[in-house]
Amino acid sequence: MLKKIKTLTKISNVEIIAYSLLSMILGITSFSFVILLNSMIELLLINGYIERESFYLMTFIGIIALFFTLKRVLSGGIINLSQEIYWNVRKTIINQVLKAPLRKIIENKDQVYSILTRDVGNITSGSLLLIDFVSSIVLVSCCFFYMAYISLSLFLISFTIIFITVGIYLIRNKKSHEKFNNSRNLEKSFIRLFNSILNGTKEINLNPIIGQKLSAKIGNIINNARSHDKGALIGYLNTQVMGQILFYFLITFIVFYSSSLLKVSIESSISYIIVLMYMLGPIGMIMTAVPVMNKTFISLNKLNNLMTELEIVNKNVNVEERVSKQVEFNKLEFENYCFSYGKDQFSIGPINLNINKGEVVFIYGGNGSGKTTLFNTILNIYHPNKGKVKLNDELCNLENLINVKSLFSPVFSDFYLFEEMYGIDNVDTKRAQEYLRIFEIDKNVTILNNKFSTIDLSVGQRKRLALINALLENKPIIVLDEWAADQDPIFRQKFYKKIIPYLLKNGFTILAVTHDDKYYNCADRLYKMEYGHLIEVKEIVTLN
Ligand SMILES: Nc1ncnc2c1ncn2[C@@H]1O[C@H](COP(=O)(O)OP(=O)(O)OP(=O)(O)O)[C@@H](O)[C@H]1O
Repeated sequence: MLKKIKTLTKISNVEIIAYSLLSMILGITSFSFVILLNSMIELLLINGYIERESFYLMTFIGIIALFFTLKRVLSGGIINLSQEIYWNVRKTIINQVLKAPLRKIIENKDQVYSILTRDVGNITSGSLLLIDFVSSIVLVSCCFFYMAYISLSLFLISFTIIFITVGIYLIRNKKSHEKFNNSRNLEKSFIRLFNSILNGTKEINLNPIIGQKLSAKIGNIINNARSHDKGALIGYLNTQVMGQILFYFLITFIVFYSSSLLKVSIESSISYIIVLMYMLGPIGMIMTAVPVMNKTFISLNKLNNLMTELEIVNKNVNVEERVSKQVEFNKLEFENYCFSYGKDQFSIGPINLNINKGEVVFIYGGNGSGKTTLFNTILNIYHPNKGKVKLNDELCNLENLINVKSLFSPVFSDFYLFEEMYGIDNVDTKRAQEYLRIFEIDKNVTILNNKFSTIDLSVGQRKRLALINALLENKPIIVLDEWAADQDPIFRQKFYKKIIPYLLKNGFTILAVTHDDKYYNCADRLYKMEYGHLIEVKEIVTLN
């Protein structure tokens, strides 16, 4: 896990060692302060004045200067580091998501969102505490040795009390860790419900009962998460308070009984109490840092799991590879192509499909027969389990499947229209204008600097823009999933009778899922999808 964090933050071993060493030196510097203070108090108690006053004064100033210089340098470094973590982790996750196969993204959508929002924040908070945490531990450890040096008997009593407190704290820590973990595990369901609310605003607006039910469900999750978090934090608080009470008992005991019962000198008792009081701050710091660190570790674990999963699926894929090259296309043949969503789940195939340059191929079939699955498989968005594909009579292996992918420009039935045409380097404005005119939206939209002037349009109009975007990508095969379903009858007729022939004339090949049986005769070949099998319809009968 640490290795992964190192790669994400780009922090080197030298930097880690330097930060750790400087934090330790900071702890030791802080410890020297208490030693110096004690020596001066001892001198005052014994002699009534401080010998070599200027030496002590200079050392005092030196220690303070060193302490604050170190603290400033380290804190500056840790702010840099935490910002590196915050932004690099986000950037890396987004890059991995951009490369990841569609199914993996769908599976991990809520998890990715939780990590980008909650976990990255937790990790950053944890990293900000790191210096104080390490230096406090060093300081407390040094103080222990010093306390043993001042009085072994007092140290043994203190050590027993501290040992018991730490023991209770560790047991509590385990329980609190579990509670934090439970709360974190609820985050995914919270995000999922929250997304339902965002995506279903219209339905909720119309039917408030949906909103009430969602609110109740989200309320349950919130109550559960809150109770876990509260339980964890109260647990820490109780042990902290108990620890502090024991601490003050210890000081009271030393004040009242150290000289009578343990025969410890007054100077030693005072020195001992000063060290104990001095330790209170760092101990408090450690106790406050532990819950934050605990959350940080849970978040790091979630991050690590997600990154490992994405890295495994993204192996051998990089974004550069996906950038389409202009590939010559004359003929594409899918032979015995098969895909399954998993064991005992829906599957398609074996699929045999040929697409020739300049052809129009239509596919129809009942709901759930596998048309979209077929498209996702031949577009290689889903990786086929079996089968071969030949491009221009040449068998494609795994490496040049990317060439096959680059032949297609799709408009999915659940398409997403980007405001900017990210997939196109330089839009041919003349052609774009021509398309806008043909698709009858030149009055509503203009294209300037690779950007649509607006996408706030009707569903049918946005679909027209999505198709224009696909055409401007200049890929040879246009893939349409029920594209005309949202078009009015007049424009639908224009699409089949005029636009398709126009596109063919301009060198495009069309592969489309359509239920417009009235226009099946516009296709060169017609296929029917049935229970995952693709069957060619030899005689195209249309209802004109
Ligand atoms: N992610 C998935 N995991 C498992 N099964 C799935 C998944 N997506 C779809 N399916 C199943 O695959 C089958 C085919 O779905 P697909 O979307 O390909 O059908 P379709 O022919 O496009 O349907 P429609 O005409 O309704 O859009 C369905 O039975 C569906 O339950």
